[in-house]
Amino acid sequence: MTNSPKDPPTDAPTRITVGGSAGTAPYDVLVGHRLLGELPQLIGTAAQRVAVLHPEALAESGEAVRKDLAEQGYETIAVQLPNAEEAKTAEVAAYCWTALGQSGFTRTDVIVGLGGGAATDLAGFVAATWLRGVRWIALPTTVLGMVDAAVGGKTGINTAEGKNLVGAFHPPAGVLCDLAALDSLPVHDYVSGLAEVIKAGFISDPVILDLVESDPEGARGPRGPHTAELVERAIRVKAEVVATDLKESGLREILNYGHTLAHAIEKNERYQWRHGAAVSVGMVFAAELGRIAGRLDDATADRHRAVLASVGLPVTYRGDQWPRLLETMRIDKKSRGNRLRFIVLDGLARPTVLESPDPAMLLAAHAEIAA
Ligand SMILES: NC(=O)c1ccc[n+]([C@@H]2O[C@H](COP(=O)([O-])OP(=O)(O)OC[C@H]3O[C@@H](n4cnc5c(N)ncnc54)[C@H](O)[C@@H]3O)[C@@H](O)[C@H]2O)c1
Ligand SMILES: O=C(O)C(=O)C[C@@H](O)[C@H](O)[C@H](O)COP(=O)(O)O
Ligand SMILES: [Zn+2]
Repeated sequence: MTNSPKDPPTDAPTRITVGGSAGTAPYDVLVGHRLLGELPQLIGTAAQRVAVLHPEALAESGEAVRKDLAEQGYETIAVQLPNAEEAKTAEVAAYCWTALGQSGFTRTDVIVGLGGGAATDLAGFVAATWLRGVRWIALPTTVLGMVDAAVGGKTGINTAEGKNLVGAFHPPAGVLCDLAALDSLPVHDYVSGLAEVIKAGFISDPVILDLVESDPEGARGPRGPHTAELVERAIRVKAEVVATDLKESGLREILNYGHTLAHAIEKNERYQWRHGAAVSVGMVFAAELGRIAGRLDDATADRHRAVLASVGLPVTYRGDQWPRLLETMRIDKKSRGNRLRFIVLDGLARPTVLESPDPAMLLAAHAEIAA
């Protein structure tokens, strides 16, 4: 007989507490197997209704979670979202608001976001905006969702002008990372999530890089020798940063390593590239920028290309798009007026801000990633 996700876990899950900051409550990220039994406790007794938001690809799991909660006595609705980035639109958010309104969803009711980073970004955004903020819980089902998107309270949607341009800081009440969910993830999506894991390695925890480098092939799937450790280490990096600076007034910007260019690539590709793939190219660009600016040593800069390529992530992007990418980068959230700002490394695990780099430097860094 196979185990059900709500059976009690055989091994105790790893519990990583994200300290509250900016007046928000601390919450736990649990990493393990069969964690669904934790959900009612996180939802709490004040809630009468629960809405489970999930992407089309996880229709069965979404329905299973809804049914389980209905059996526990909650009034439940399941709201199906489009897959991937198509979920992160104002239209989809409005569709969810309609569903909540029609079910009489009140301030004590709870949203559950099940899925990858796109689904949890959207679910968190709906939770942040419905009645000006209701409780929500994240059930991430991708590597990227577990190690990054579901943790830290950045929620949001895209607009025609760019990525994540509308959103709110609204931390979840809890995050349940059931590693078994990763078994059904296509390898392309699994590997995309590794970009954020490797990002955590470069900005803060180089042991992550050692683990990936020790077995790049193993790192590409959920049965690798270091899967749980990689996920947990990356979550710890994120948890520590967001506990100090929830609203990105300083330190949190380091989590944006590689993202200035990445978001421009994603928009340029009409969101047909996965976020992690774009972040991979963006980190190589940022490493080259750091090297050209005289901040980063050659070995660490070269290590970016090597470790990212070793797991199958892209490290180049078409060279004819630079003017468009530069234009999009101007509305990056780290920009201040006309000043572009990039996260670069002063050395391994020593992230810093590079203010208004000379356009020639940007062009030279771009030449290093141009295919
Ligand atoms: N809020 C944050 O702090 C933060 C951090 C990093 C990334 N993000 C956002 O996360 C998004 C990317 O997330 P992602 O990489 O998880 O991709 P995704 O959410 O787009 O999911 C990729 C695809 O996998 C499907 N899927 C999800 N889980 C599955 C599973 N277990 N089995 C089979 N299919 C599954 C999805 O439906 C989708 O089609 C981007 O929008 C990015 O901006 C947010
Ligand atoms: O949590 C953060 O802060 C991050 O920057 C993590 C990033 O990996 C993530 O992609 C985030 O959504 C980017 O945020 P944005 O503010 O640049 O849109
Ligand atoms: Zn990211």
